[in-house]
Amino acid sequence: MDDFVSRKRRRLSQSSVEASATPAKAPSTPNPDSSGEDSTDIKIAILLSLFPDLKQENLLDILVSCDGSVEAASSLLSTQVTSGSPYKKRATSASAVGAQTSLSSHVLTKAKDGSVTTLSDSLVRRKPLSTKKGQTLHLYSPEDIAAYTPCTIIHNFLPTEQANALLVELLDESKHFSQYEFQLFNRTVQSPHTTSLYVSTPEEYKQHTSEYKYGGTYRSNVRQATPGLRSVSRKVQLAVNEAVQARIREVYSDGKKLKYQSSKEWRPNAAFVNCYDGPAENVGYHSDDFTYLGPHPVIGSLSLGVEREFRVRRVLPRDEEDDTGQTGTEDKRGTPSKATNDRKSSTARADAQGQISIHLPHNSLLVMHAEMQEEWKHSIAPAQTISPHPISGNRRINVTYRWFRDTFHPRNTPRCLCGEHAVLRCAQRKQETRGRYMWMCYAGYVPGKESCSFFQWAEFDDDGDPVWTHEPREEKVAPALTNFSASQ
Ligand SMILES: O=C(O)CCC(=O)C(=O)O
Ligand SMILES: [Fe+2]
Repeated sequence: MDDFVSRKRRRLSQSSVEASATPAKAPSTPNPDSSGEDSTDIKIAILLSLFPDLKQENLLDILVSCDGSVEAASSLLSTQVTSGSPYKKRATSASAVGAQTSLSSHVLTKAKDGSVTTLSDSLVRRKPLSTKKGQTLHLYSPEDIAAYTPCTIIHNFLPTEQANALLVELLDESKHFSQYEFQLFNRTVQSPHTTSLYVSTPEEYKQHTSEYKYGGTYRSNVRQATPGLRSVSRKVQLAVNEAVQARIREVYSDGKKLKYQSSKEWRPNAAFVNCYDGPAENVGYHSDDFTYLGPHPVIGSLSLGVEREFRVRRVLPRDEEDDTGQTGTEDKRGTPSKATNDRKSSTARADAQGQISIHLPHNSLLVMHAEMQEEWKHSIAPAQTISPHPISGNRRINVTYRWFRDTFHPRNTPRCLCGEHAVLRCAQRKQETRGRYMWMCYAGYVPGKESCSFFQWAEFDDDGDPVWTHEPREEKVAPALTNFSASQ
């Protein structure tokens, strides 16, 4: 810790940060920028005096998003604290905590009730750790990743032989992957990486190619899970459930699961397998679609082959704009929703807000926890340089194990006025509706298609299972989906 405190802080320019995609040696601590340190310290101290129960890094995130305005951050936080944000407990990660050396202990702050208090050093014990304009904060250790992002990382997850064998199997499979096509300003463009969906049974293959729809069309690239994908899924299932329970105990408010997070065991029954061939292949900032996973989905993401950077940034409220920046939008292939076309690009937003980079080496399992898709966006950044992997060369394979929930089967979900499957979204940008879920016309997210304007607030029970307001359709009852392991 002393070393951390006395170490000369690095100032990172945008270019030096971006160029360090594959650092020769991972630092043992995060490397935040330190510019504007004193004024930020004082502002954070003021916010801490107003919101003593909140974690310092969350206060910093909010402060940065409010362009350094304590007043704006304070009013934003007042709403968040009363609306039950999961981040009420302070993180306890020792490795991420640094003593604060520069905070003035003579700063006078005005509390909410108008009383004037002297701040003591004890108010600010942690070294500020936040993402800042134009910068990327690199995290390496599992402790830092758990403390500052909604993720858990497990390095060396599988026995080496099993990880290598799965990599070989999936490299062979990747011959069948295809680029995802999407519409961009009336042009059809292709995603900068390839992918395929893997499912458990022939019956589910049928359903995923003729019942589940994405952007108004059926997915054509669906394949049966390979033996390797199935056997690894059991280990992923165990590890993810363990990580979820630990997260609930150690991080969530009162040690309770989030409202609408399922209390059932997480049982993966489908997996997207992605291949990034070379440093330029990437996936843009997005959050994963809730439509068939339901609210607060948990995802187990296994990385194999070349190490790449997984970047994350928070979705912040944007009061000045209308509330169309929902999460749950699969704009991952770079597809802008109509709303984002004429606004700042994802990259520009990440630049303005700063971002966190999690390095994903071969054989690492990243658990994206229940708050991830609603509150954060993620991406795989293009790399300037990569270190070739002995088995895969320049390629990285990623498997995202997912649990498609029976209750969100397309036979159950609402239809738009245009007859198509409505999509489930979570409102994020406006204070009044932040965190509310809605069913909407899918076409609002497909450039060039006319939305039928279908809109319905989504109702769920505490477990996040839908409470339908529409009459059951005269279709066959939705079948129970099969877990990967159970279908062997
Ligand atoms: O490649 C990765 O690690 C992330 C992939 C991803 O975000 C996705 O499949 O939705
Ligand atoms: Fe994703």
